[in-house]
Amino acid sequence: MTAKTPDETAFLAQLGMRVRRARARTGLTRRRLAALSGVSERYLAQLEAGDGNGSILLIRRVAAALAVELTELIGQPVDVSRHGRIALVGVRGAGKSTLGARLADRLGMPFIELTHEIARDLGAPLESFIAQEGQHAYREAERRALSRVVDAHERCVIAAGGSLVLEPQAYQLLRSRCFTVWLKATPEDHIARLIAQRDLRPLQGRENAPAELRMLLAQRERLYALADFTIDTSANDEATCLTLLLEAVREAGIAAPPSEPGPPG
Ligand SMILES: Nc1ncnc2c1ncn2[C@@H]1O[C@H](COP(=O)(O)OP(=O)(O)O)[C@@H](O)[C@H]1O
Ligand SMILES: O=C(O)C1=C[C@@H](OP(=O)(O)O)[C@@H](O)[C@H](O)C1
Ligand SMILES: [Mg+2]
Repeated sequence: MTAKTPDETAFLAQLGMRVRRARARTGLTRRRLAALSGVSERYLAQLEAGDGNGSILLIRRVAAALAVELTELIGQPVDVSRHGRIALVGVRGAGKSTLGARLADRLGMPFIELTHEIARDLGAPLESFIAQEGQHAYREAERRALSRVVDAHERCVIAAGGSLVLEPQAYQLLRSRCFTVWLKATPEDHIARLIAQRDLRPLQGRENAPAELRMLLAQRERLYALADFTIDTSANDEATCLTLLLEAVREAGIAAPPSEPGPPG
C-alpha cells in the first residue's frame, strides 16, 4: 500500500486508542482478548499502537470480544481540520498548564489558558465575576472565549478550565475543533499538587477535601473520558507525560512545523 495520508494515520491511531480504552474498561489482558477473539496477540498490539491496518472482519471480532459495537471502535471520520489544535482537559492540578506550555513550546504553537482569555474578555477575575453574575453567565463567557480562540488559531495548545466539560455545548465545541487529551491523576496527587501550589480554592475550609475531590473526579470522569486520548500523570513523571503527549499528537497527524532548511550542501 502507498504511504498513509495524515488523516489515515490519525484514523488508525484513534482506532488503536478506542481498542485500548475498551480493553482497559473490561480489564482484559491482551492475551485474554486474543484468546476470546481468535485474533493474534501480535495483531492486537499493532492495532492498539495505531498500526492495525487489518481486515474489517478482524476488527469486528475484536469488537465482539470486547462487547462493544463495531461502530464504537471505528468512530466518526477524523476531521483533520481540527487537528492543528490540541486541548488539555482535567481537574485542577492535572498538569494542563505545566504540560500545555511545554507541549506548545516543543510544537512551536501558541499556548492559550482559556481561563485567562475568559477573564480578559470579562475584564474581571473569574471568582468575582462568578460571585456577581453566577455560573450561567460564566458558562456563556467560557463558550464565547473558546469559540473565539478556535476561530483565531489553526494551531495552538489550549488548557481548558477544569469545569468546561460540564457544559455540553462548550465541550462539544472543544471536541469537534481540537484533539483532546485528558490528563488524569489520582485524587491524592491532585490534592498534594494543589497544596504545593498553595491553590486551595476548592479545598478551603473543607473537612474532608480528599473525599470531595474523589467525588468531583468520579462525577466528571465519564466526561473527561470522552477525550481522544488519556495520559496518567500519576503513573508517569512530567518528562514522560510530555513524551507521551508528543507521541499522541504525532500519531493524530499533528506535526511540529518543519525546521528551518539548513545551509545547502
Ligand atoms: N506527571 C506530571 N505531569 C504534569 N504535572 C505534574 C506531574 N507530576 C507532578 N506534576 C506537578 O503537578 C502540578 C500541576 O499543576 P498545573 O499544571 O497548574 O495543573 P492544572 O493547570 O491542570 O491545574 C505542577 O506543579 C507539576 O509540576
Ligand atoms: O475544576 C473546576 O471546577 C474549575 C477549574 C478552573 O480551571 P483550572 O482547571 O484551569 O484551574 C476553572 O474552570 C473554574 O474555576 C472551575
Ligand atoms: Mg492551570
